[in-house]
Amino acid sequence: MSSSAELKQLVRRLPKTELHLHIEGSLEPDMVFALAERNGISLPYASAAELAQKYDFENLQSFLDLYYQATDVLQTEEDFFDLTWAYLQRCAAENVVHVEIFFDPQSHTDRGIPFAEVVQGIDRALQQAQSELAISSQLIMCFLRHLPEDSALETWQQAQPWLHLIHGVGLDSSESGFPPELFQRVFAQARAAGLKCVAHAGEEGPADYIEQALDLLAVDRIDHGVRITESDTLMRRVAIEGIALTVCPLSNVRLCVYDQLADHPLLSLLDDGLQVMINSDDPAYFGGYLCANYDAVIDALAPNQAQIVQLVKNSFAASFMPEVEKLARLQEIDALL
Ligand SMILES: Nc1ncnc2[nH]cnc12
Ligand SMILES: [Zn+2]
Repeated sequence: MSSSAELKQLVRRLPKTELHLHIEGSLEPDMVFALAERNGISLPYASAAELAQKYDFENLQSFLDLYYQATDVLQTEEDFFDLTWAYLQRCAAENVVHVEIFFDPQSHTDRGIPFAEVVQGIDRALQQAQSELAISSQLIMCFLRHLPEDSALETWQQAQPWLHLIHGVGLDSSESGFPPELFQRVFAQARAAGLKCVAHAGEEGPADYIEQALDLLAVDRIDHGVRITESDTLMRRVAIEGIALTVCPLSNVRLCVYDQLADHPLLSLLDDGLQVMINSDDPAYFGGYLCANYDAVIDALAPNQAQIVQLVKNSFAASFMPEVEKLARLQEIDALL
C-alpha cells in the first residue's frame, strides 16, 4: 500500500498529458492586472487579491461571466504568447510532457481582436515549448455554444488560413439549453477537413447531450461527461467503444457539479472500464494545475497506485499524439514504476 505522500511523489515522477485545458482559463489574477496595465485597461477591482476573492462560483454560468470579462485584457499577439508560455512553464515544472489546449476564438474576435493575433501568439509559445521544454502539443479551437451556429460557421471560415496550426475543434461555454444538435453543420465541415472533434457534454447538461455529441457530431472524445452516470446503457456503450472522458475534478467541485470531491465518480467510472483521466480545465480559477488535481483526488478518493497509474496512462492513450509516441510514453511509464 502506498501512502498518499508516495502517490503524490509518483504523480510528479511520471510523465503526464493534459487534454482538457482552456488557455484563457490559465489567466491568473496577477496576469490580468499586468496585461490590463500594459494595454491601458482599467479594471473594476483594486487588486489581484480582490479579483481572486470573486472566484466563488454557484454554477458554470457564474464562472463564465467572470471568465469572459477577464479575457478582455488579452489584446495582442504578445499577450496570447505570454499567457500560453506561462502555462507551459508550469507544465514543465509538473512533468507534463504533452498538452492539448483549447482556445475560444469568438471571445476575442467578437471584441475586434484579429483571429491571426490570437492563433499566432498561442502557436509561437507552443513552438517554443517544443524546442525549449520538450513539450509537445495540439491546438483545439472551441466554438461557443451560447452563440448561434452561424457565428461558429463564420469562425470556421476565419480559421481556414490557420488550419495547419489547428488539430481539432471543440464545443464549450454554457451547456444547459445549448445541445450539441445545434452544431451539426460546423462539426461536419471540421470533420470533413480532417480535424479531430471533441465537445463538452454532461458537465451540467444531461447524459442525452453526451449521446448527441457522439451520434450527431461524431466526436472523438467527450469533455467532462460525468453525468454519464445517469445512464447505464450509455456507460456500457462508451466503455465498449473506448471513448475517453476528459474529467476535471477540481472544476466539478468549484462549479458545484458535486458538493465535495469525495462524491466524485472518477474512480467508479475508472473501475467500470471507462477511459477517464484527470485534467485542470481552468486552473487559474479552480484551485490549481494538473498536479493539484491529482493531489486533491488522492486526498479525497484514496485511489491505489494501480488506479493512479491507469489515470496517467489513460491521459496518453486518449491523446491525439501519434501512435508511436503514445506507445513510447506508455513504455516509459512502465519502466518508471
Ligand atoms: N468548464 C467549462 N465548461 C464549459 N465551457 C468552459 N469554458 C471554459 N471552461 C469551461
Ligand atoms: Zn472545459
